Formats: sequence, structure tokens, C-alpha cells
Amino acid sequence: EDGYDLWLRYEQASEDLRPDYRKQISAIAILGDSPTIAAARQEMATGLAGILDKTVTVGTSVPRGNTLVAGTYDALSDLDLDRADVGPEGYAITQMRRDGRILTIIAADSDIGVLYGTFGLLQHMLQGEPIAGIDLVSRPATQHRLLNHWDNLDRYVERGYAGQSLWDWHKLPDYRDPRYTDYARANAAIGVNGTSLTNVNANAEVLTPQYLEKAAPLADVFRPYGIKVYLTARFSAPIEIGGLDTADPSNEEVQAWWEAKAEEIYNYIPDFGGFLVKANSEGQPGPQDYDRNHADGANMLADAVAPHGGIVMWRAFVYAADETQDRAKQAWEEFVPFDGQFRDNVLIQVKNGPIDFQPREPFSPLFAGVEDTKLMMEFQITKEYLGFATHLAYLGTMWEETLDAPAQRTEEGETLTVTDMMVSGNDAYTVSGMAGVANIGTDRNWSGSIFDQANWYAFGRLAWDPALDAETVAREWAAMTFTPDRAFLDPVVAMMMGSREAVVDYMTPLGLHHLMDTGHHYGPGPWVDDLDRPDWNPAYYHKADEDGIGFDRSSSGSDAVSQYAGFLREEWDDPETTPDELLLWFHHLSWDYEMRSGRTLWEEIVHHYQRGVDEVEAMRETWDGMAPYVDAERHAQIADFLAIQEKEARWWRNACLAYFMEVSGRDLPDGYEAPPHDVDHYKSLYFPSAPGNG
Ligand SMILES: CO[C@H]1[C@H](O)[C@@H](O)[C@H](O)O[C@@H]1C(=O)O
Repeated sequence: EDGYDLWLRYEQASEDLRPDYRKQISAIAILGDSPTIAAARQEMATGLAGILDKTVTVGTSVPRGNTLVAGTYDALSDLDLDRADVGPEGYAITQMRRDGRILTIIAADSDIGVLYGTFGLLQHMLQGEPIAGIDLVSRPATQHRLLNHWDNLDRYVERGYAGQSLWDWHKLPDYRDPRYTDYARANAAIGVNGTSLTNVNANAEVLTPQYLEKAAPLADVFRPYGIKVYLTARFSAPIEIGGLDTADPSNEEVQAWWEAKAEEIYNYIPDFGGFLVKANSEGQPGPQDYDRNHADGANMLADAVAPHGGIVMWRAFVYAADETQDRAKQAWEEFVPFDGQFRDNVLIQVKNGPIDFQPREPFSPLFAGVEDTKLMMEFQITKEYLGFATHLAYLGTMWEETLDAPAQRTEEGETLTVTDMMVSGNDAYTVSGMAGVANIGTDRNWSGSIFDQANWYAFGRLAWDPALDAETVAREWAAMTFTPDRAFLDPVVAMMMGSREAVVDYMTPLGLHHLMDTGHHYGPGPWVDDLDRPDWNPAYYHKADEDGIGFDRSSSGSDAVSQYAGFLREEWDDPETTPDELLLWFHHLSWDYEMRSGRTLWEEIVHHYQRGVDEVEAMRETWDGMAPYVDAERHAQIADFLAIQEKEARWWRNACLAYFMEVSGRDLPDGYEAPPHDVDHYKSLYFPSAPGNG
């Protein structure tokens, strides 16, 4: 057991369920004849053979007996079904009795809906649910559900902790690694329908014929699984590979170059999804280099792909040239003035928080800042700031917290969440999307650790249905990855549900952020204060001195709080009403500030760092007790990684506390163990061979 099969392990159903499943599914047919239907047939055969533990053939016409039958409503017209409102990608699964036999029916409007429904039924069974009387409809809430790979053409993955890039450009186009198919299956199983193959720190080369020829077979492999290929567009490509001397979006030659380039790409990949762009951020070229704005840049690319049905995802992760202003405010300031000026096929892709994928941030104020601009969520599945692949941190809770956060109030007093803002508009489905920065590489288990697979899974599920709760998703995943046995699921799901908060506690509690060491972003570095840009330094973010700690973003500080809706501005402007979780994000407070708990701020900080370590100890204990339910190989790897996590949770706790003790001149309150070393020791540690550096 090496984790390769992800959520597609198709273990046989329990003794309680198997006889009944077998009785209700004595014959199987999937009607239709596209490559997508063929993929559904193949998946159904493989899946049911495992679950029912018998040889399974999937026919192409409705057989006799208790039958499972799948197809589009058109293909199933003989059955005269009531059509459910499943939309272009959704499906319905129902049961009915006909002529004394049981029919289990998967129906959809499209072939891809049939494939999603196939996965849906298999997953239902893998999660240990009965199928008698099954009656469900599932359709995605968002239209574009994409993985973003930060993969370089030399197969190095930026912030990747799971080996090399899957895309073997050297052997493409001639060799189509079977792994590409498994990647497509795993993604289709969770509803992901797009993949951007290359790093947002883009290399223009990928747009040359040499690479397009290699990207085309990837698109061919993914197509039956409903997955479109996207590429990152380097804004200066017209200069680098086009021989022009400018990339100015108002220049007609530049526009014509992109139009021709789009045309060329669509010749290789007829259903190419479009471009993902990082511009004017961290040294990437962009329209501002020519005194143009984000809308000018995005619209030029949007016009080039529009005739072919493509979209542009333009990232809002920007760094303003003015490095003295609060970085948390920058995206809002660069995008809100252009609200309403972006083309219809442009989505602005916004990181969940205003800074950068920290263990906890408030949601990005952009989500409530624009009215006539389509926004899409960007989550980071790869755990750049949450312990890479070794630390167990289930991110479903973090994403749920963002998606469900109240963001705006209507005139009628109705509260709208971030999800509401993201999918708002007349036809939410057609104007919305979610992107996840992939954690996938060539490691046998794909994600660098078994539990990191849960984050890939949760991303897909929440992109499909942002209203799902994180616990349900964790349960689904754990049941399919290990066992639906409740004696395993209850403790393990509880462990997953608390895991991200443990990381917050031992890394950056109470609204602290960006305390990691520079470059690798793995270990603690709160003392770092000498990097070129002020806003690269942890010291810029925590502002700890002998009097207090925290970043004042209230109306008397940077006033970032005013980028939020009135009801939030009011709540967060005052430390007394700001929730503890965001306290030091918005306020600079004295070490003696009295917390709701009755502790002083200093005591509270210490309490959280300790709690984080305790929590990881408890996770190890939980996992030790799970040995009877998990194969030895996976159990041991997870146990080893938890041991690493505990060691490093202590490292974070001790290093941060030693540093804060030094700047504040305080000792630890009674009952807490002092860090074994002073801060100089932690400063002198360095982290060798960190993967994933930018
Ligand atoms: C791709 O660059 C990344 C960079 O490695 C990462 O450290 C930062 O968090 O975010 C950047 C971004 O999101 O563009």
C-alpha cells in the first residue's frame, strides 16, 4: 500500500453491504458511445469489481434483472424518466421499480455528467452508504474548477514537496505516461475540470510550437475526463519568443501577435481553456511596465482567446511598487478602481487572504470590493506555509472558514458570504471558478504524504460545492482512503478537523502572520528584519518591541480595515470586538493587554504556542491507536511524519517564544517550560536542502 490509488482504491464493501449491493446490481449498462462514456464504462467496471468483489462487465444496452443503468437523459429516453435539473455537468442517481425489477439509474444531460455520476455512485458505496432508495442530485456551483501547477519546464515544482513535475516534457509528445490517465481519473472523481500546466512565474517557451506539440497529447488524455488544459502566459512573450521590441498591450502589433498565438494554440488544442497570468508581481512583467493597467493587460489577452471560447484568469496577487504601504491593502487598491472594466471572459483570481496563504488570514477584501468584476478564489493546496508535506494539516477547515465568512450586507440587511460574492451574478455558474495551487508531483503517493491527498480531494469537493462542510469532506476522504469503519473514522476525522488550528497555534497564533524564515518558508524566522523590501521581513508583520506586538491595521493605523464592509470594519476596528483569531492582524497591543480569557496577551501567546505542541502530541497518540485499521506501510509513514511534526512544532514554539521573550524582556508564565536555548541558537539553525524554493 503506497497511496498511489488515492480515492480510487475500490476496496470491497463490508459484509453488511456487499450482499445487498450485489443483489441490486446484478447487471450493468452505460449507454452512449463517446470517449467519455467509454471512460465511465471502464471506471464502473474497475470500481464495481473491487467493491462487489466479483467480475463485472458493463454492457451497452439495458439488460434484464436488477440493473444499474447510466446514460444521458436522451440515451435513456426509453425509460421515460423525470428530468432533474442537473445542469451541463451534474447528474441524478435514483432507483425505481420496473416490471418487478430494481433499476438504479444515473442520468445526466451530458456525457461528462454521466462520468461524474459514475464516480458519484462508486463513492457513495465506498463511503459505506446503502444504495436502496438512493435519490440524489449533484451539480457544481462553479464553472471553472482548476488545479494550478507551479511546474517549471525543467520539471522543478515551485513550492512543490512531492517530487518532480508530472509533465515529462522530454518524452512528450511520443510517450503518454499512463500516470496522466490516473491523474485525470482522480481529478474527474472530484469534479476538477481544468488544469493549468505551468508555473505562474512563467516561461514564454511553453507557448512555442515545440511545447504546444507536447501539451496537445496531455489535453488529448484529459479530454474524455472533462478536463481542459490551460497555460500560463508570460506577459513579455511577444518580445521573448515573438521578436517584437515591446509587449505594450495598446500596441497593435502586440495585440496581433497574441491573436495569432491564440489561433496557433487552438490548432494544437481545439478546446484549450485559456491563459492564467501573474503580472506585475514579484518581478514578473506586466502592463504596468508600459504605464497601462491590469484591465488593459487582461483585456488584450481576453480578446485574443474570446473568438475560440477561452478565458483569462488574471491573478490579483500583486506587489505595488510603493513598498512603504501596507501590503495587505495592495490588491484592493490595484483592482477596485478598474471594477467593471474587465471583459466578460476575464476572471480575477484572488488568493483567499490579502497577504499570502498564511495559516490564518481574514478573507481578501477584494471579495466584497467589486460589483462588476468576476472573481475566482485561489487556494493553495500545497502547504508552503503550513509545514510542507510532513506536517498533517487538513485545509478543508481553513477553506470553509473563508468561504463561509460573512463578507457583505445587502440593503435589506441580508448577510452575504465570500461564496455568495464569488458566485454572485445572474447566472452564478457561468461566471465563477475556483483554483487550487496543486500539491502533486511524481511521488508514488502523488502529494508527498497520504494526508496531503485529503487537501487535493477537499479542494475538488469544495470547488464543486462550496457549501459542503469540511467535516463531511474529511469523512468521505478518510472512508475511501482507509476504511468506512466508524471506530477509525470518528477519531481520525476529529484529528483532521483540529489539525490546521494546531499549526496556527504553534506557528502564528492570534492573527500573527508571516513569521517564517526567508526563502524556504519552512521554519521560524521572526527575527528576520534585514531583507531588501520591508514587506519581506517577518519583523514588518509582527512589529514586536518591548511594549507590544501586532500590526495596526485599524483606522488609526494602516486603515486596511476600511477595505471591508461597514459591519466588519466596525467589528475589526476595535480590539475589544475583534475575534482573538484576528487580533494581532488588525491591532498592535501591549503585552499586558487583557484578553477575554482573563490572561494577558503575553500569557495568551504562550498558551497558544504550547497548545499547538500539545495538540500534535495528541494527534500522534490518536494515530498510534489506529494501527489495527491501516496497512503497516501507510501507518508507519504517517506515524513517522507526525513525529517530525511534533519535533518541528516544538522548534516553532521554542524559537518564537525565545525571540518574543528577548524583545519583550519577559519570562514565561508559571507552568510553562522555557525554551531550552536562547534566540541566538535558533537564529543559527538553518534548514538544509529545503525543497520547493522559488
Ligand atoms: C509562484 O510564486 C509564488 C511564490 O513562490 C510564493 O512564495 C508566494 O507565496 O506566492 C507566489 C505567487 O503566488 O505568485
